[in-house]
Amino acid sequence: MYVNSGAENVSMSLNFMGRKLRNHTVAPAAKQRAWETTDLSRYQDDPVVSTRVVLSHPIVSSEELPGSVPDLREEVQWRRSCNIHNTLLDKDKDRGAAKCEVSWLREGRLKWKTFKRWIGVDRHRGPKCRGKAPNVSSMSVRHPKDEAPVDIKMFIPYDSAKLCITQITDDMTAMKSRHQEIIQELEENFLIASRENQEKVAVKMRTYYQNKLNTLKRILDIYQEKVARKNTYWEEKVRTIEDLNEKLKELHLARAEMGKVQEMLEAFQEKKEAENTSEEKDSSDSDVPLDGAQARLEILKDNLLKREREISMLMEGQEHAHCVYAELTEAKQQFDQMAEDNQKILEKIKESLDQTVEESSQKSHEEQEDAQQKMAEPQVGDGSQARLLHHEVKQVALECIRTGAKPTVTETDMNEEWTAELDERVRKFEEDFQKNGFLNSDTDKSVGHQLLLLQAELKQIKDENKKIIENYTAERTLRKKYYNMVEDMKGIVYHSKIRVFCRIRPLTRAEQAKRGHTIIACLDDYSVILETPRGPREFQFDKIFNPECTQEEVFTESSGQCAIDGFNVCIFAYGHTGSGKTFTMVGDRDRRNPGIIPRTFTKIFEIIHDNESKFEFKVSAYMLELYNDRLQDLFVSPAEAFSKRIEIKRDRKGLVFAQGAETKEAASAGELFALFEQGCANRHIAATKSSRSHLIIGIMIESRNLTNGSVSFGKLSLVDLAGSERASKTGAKDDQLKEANSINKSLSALGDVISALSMEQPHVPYRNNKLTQLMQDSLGGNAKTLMFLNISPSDCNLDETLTSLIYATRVKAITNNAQRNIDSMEIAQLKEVCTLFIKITAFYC
Ligand SMILES: Nc1ncnc2c1ncn2[C@@H]1O[C@H](COP(=O)(O)OP(=O)(O)OP(=O)(O)O)[C@@H](O)[C@H]1O
Repeated sequence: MYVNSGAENVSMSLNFMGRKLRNHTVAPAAKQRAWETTDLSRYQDDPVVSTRVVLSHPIVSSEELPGSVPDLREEVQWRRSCNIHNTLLDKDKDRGAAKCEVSWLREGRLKWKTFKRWIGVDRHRGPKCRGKAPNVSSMSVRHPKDEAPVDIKMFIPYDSAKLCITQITDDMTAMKSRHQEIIQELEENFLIASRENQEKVAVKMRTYYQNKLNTLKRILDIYQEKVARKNTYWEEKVRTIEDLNEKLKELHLARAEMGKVQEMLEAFQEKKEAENTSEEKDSSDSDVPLDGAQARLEILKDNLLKREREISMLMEGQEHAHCVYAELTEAKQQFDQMAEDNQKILEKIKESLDQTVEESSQKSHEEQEDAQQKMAEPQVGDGSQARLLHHEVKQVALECIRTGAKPTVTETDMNEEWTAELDERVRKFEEDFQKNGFLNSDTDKSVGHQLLLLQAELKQIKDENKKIIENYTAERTLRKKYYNMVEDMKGIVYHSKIRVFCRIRPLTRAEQAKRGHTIIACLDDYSVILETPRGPREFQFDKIFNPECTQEEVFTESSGQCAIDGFNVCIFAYGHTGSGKTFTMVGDRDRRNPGIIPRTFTKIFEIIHDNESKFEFKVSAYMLELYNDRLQDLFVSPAEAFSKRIEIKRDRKGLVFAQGAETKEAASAGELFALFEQGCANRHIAATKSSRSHLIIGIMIESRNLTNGSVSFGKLSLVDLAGSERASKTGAKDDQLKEANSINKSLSALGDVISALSMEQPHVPYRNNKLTQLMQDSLGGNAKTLMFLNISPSDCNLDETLTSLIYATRVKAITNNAQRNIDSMEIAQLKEVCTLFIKITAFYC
């Protein structure tokens, strides 16, 4: 008999176990194979094993697993003696099985020694004993101390053997169930392990691909960014080229115009020269270097002069047209008067005629007929009929003049005598008209013809006037455009005038409620006309923004690029209280229409972003307010600012800086805007939300060229001036009056500086006020300056508007000396070393 132990069961065949794991049940064929693959040679001596095949009774039970124990009870009954051979169990490998091996001994309360004594193992040990006791069972055991397995023959009495076999069977059943449990456990563990493995692999794969995806995304983003940048760059290029094209076209046009003028000049010259001798002509021709640049410049100058002359002629023509127009109005008034007088006379004549008719109606019918006949013939009779006819015609003529209708001349009027008389009257009328500009009482009889002439002349004059005005406006616009272009070009390298942009705000609700009406109108993009009690006054600026202009349009016109290019730029808003300075510079209160300041922040960082590959930038800012003649740092709390002393200084290049003021760096437009908001919160603002202090923001931009190492510094000053106001008008008292006085004082100091500069006086009183000291580098200094003149369109602010317009006209005349602030690489490095040295010294001292 062969008892398959649990250990062997485990090591028996992995194939077998795998199949079992997959199928959960073992097929009878497989079971059979398992039995057959067992090494039977080891058990040659075992009579049970050797005879197993010849047994008529089936010894393989219906149990499914290998290691299952066949029911031997029958066999025991049938074959009284049997030799039991137990496969040795490795205790280390399967302690459970070893326990099973001896458990039945313990359960039977038999000690090992007792058991051995009882079965007489010692006495029957050795090869001699083998097969000599057919009435005992043999059992292989392992001594606990033995290293190698030892086969021990145990002779068990039949009765005990039966008991033993039953016990072994039970143990084996328990073992089998234990095996099944282990297999199940193994199966489960295997499944869990494989699932965990799968999950781990899946997670690993997912992470790997996620990483790959992220990398690809990043690369894609970089590419997209590069493409966007390239696109913007090309768009910018295209725009620049388009602009250049436009300018080129304009220049072509200008050249064509110049050419025409030149032709005219040449024709004129030729005409003149024809009068001179041919020798003189030859010599003069040889003198003029027509091909040279100087000559072209001369021609250009001549042409410009010619244009100027033409314009002044046009202006004269316009003035003449105005005069004629005014005289015509006067003549019309006289016509009206005449028509009225004539009507009165007509009525009188009609009345007297009616009276005569009534009187004569009492006479006989014949007499009546005679009288009527007399009335129908003007050349006969008492003349009242003729007078009536004359006044009637005159009335018709006057009416025609008044309404502009064509007079209808009856056939009776058109006899020879009448025509001759008419011609005579026309001649006289023309004479009178040329002499006096209007008709006199003697000429009023030839009304039909006179009227026609007058109307034609009026129409002609009106057309001419319109044409002159149109030409004049077009010419002026063109001139201003060219002037601006020249100024733009000039501004890059040397002296440039301060640009003045005038912005007219819409009527406010308060002004509408006061029924204020608009007294200012834009003639074109460069001129405004103001209605004053002394008549209209025209002002010209570099650009006029009408009330409909948006913040975007206003910002587009102002320049922000220059500070990055290394120029100093100053943009300041000037105007009376409530004229729209803060709206232009900062925007409205709920930030829906941001003004120049926030837009400039965005623009600066856009430009920086576009040039990052070529330059390295550093942006820092300070923010000050000038309140009651005191400079206060807005980047610190009001309490701290009060104890701080800020002094205005100038560096070697004349650049103004505020010593003692906090300068903060910003890495993005958002950061800069946050700093600005923080500063605004610390400002002095009146209860009416009107700014009662001057706001000065300085943005310093340092750019280092990565290719050649040169460093350029630009400063952008953004100034929102406080509004001037008349204390008498606002009724300010106490603190408000003090504020107003301080504001007016500083603005008047600014006015003094402006007039000194515009009149090119040797001394400019910058030091009279802190405001002028702060703006010293922007007015007449090393800066490109842009002034926004804000005005109200309402008649309620006529005086303030007029004053502001005159003030701004003076500013327009100031010339600045804008220069680029560039340091070479060596100077920049030297400066860096100096700064480092100062820092180190400060650290060790
Ligand atoms: N162009 C404009 N379009 C619409 N509203 C405007 C415009 N300009 C100014 N306003 C409005 O007019 C009012 C006065 O403008 P703002 O406060 O800017 O004037 P200010 O000159 O700065 O006055 P102050 O000197 O008293 O501070 C505000 O309500 C503003 O919203």
